[in-house]
Amino acid sequence: MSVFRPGLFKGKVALVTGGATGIGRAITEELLALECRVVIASRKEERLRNAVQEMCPDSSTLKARVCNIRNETQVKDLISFTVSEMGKLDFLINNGGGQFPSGVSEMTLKGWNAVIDTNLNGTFLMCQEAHRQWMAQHGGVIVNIIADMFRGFPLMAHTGAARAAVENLTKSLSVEWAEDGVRINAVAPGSNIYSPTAASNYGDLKIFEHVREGIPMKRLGTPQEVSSNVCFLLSPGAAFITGATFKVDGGASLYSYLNWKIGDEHDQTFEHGYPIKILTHFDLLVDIKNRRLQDPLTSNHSSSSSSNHSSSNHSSSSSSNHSSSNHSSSNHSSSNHSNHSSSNHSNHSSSNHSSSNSNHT
Ligand SMILES: CCC/C=C/C(=O)SCCNC(=O)CCNC(=O)[C@H](O)C(C)(C)COP(=O)([O-])OP(=O)([O-])OC[C@H]1O[C@@H](n2cnc3c(N)ncnc32)[C@H](O)[C@@H]1OP(=O)([O-])[O-]
Ligand SMILES: NC(=O)C1=CN([C@@H]2O[C@H](COP(=O)(O)OP(=O)(O)OC[C@H]3O[C@@H](n4cnc5c(N)ncnc54)[C@H](OP(=O)(O)O)[C@@H]3O)[C@@H](O)[C@H]2O)C=CC1
Repeated sequence: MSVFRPGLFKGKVALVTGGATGIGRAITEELLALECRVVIASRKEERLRNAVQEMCPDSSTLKARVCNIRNETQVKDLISFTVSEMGKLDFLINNGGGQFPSGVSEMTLKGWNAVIDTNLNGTFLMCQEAHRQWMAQHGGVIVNIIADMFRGFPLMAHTGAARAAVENLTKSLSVEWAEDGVRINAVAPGSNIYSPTAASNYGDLKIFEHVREGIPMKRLGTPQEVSSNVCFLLSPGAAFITGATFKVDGGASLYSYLNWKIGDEHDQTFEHGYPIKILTHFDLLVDIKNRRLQDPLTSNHSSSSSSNHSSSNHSSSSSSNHSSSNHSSSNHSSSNHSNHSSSNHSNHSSSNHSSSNSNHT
């Protein structure tokens, strides 16, 4: 299904990384509906096989190739596979990527590198190889999927840095490769595009519900709404657009609530230089130790997951009508800065995080 005219991409060939799931899957489905031939690529062979089986059982217009975009050899193989199997490469959609939630203080260098390597280096390798093997001679269109990192990305600083770098890379390449007939743009989904695979990466299928509050449109976005934006950028309708970033986020990047919630008394809530009363926009506890997000609506704050990181004082919140407020000292203070927690910070009871200054004297 597509809002664009049938046959719009007839005769074209696209390569979609991460094309078996979520946003990449929606892009692949729309491209196929518009009569584009498509190659999908990612790390998990079974995912790819199932996706081909579901979208194009005879694999006449859809092929798959295992590729970890962090691996230069596999990227070279993927591009040459695409050109030899499909005869050309008109469109490259760098969609494959991701990250894990973590405060910077808890992040290992290996974890940081994994996310930078995936999202920045992987995109660099894919662009470079597509250009070397095909687009330098024949032109083409590239779309890089990034993220809503425009005001920083607390708890996802690694991906924020990587995606900001990809946005800048997109600008550089739009100029470097303009004379080759290559257009390249970025699409930034808000942190609010639900798919089961995206949610399962966080171990909580409801995680996207928690961000709804920060979206002016008060609903989640769909992978299809990202896809139609990508298809527009691939189309002749975008023939004069290059080096641009399109946000698909329901206005969330403009709405300050989505970022950190900080109590009005925040300038009084620092102890030893550390903020002690900050809530992330996920409204979730990050259980750094166990590497999973914990849903405050369904979990016991004073459970073992937080007890390793903080004093038990944080479990004594008393708010009743705003469950997330129970965690106003939550991930950032409880896990990141356990050494700085003290009894001064108990009884965080305000639902709007602006009252009870007296707790923080
Ligand atoms: C609602 C929000 C908005 C949604 C946005 C989206 O993007 S939705 C789409 C979301 N979809 C996706 O994000 C899908 C793709 N994402 C991924 O595959 C992973 O997130 C990846 C990019 C980290 C690669 O992971 P990989 O396993 O291939 O990498 P690797 O084995 O090479 O090294 C890993 C190292 O990284 C670290 N580390 C890893 N995980 C955690 C963690 N949970 N906790 C802490 N640390 C973690 C750790 O140091 C580990 O080394 P160790 O200690 O094990 O020796
Ligand atoms: N959903 C959202 O709200 C947002 C999503 N995004 C970004 O959009 C893109 C698509 O995410 P989404 O569809 O939501 O979530 P998914 O988790 O469903 O998609 C991620 C895809 O990337 C692939 N992938 C991950 N790492 C690699 C790798 N090293 N090499 C090749 N492929 C890889 C995965 O396949 P496999 O595991 O088989 O490798 C998977 O198909 C990602 O870059 C994501 O970070 C950005 C902002 C918000």
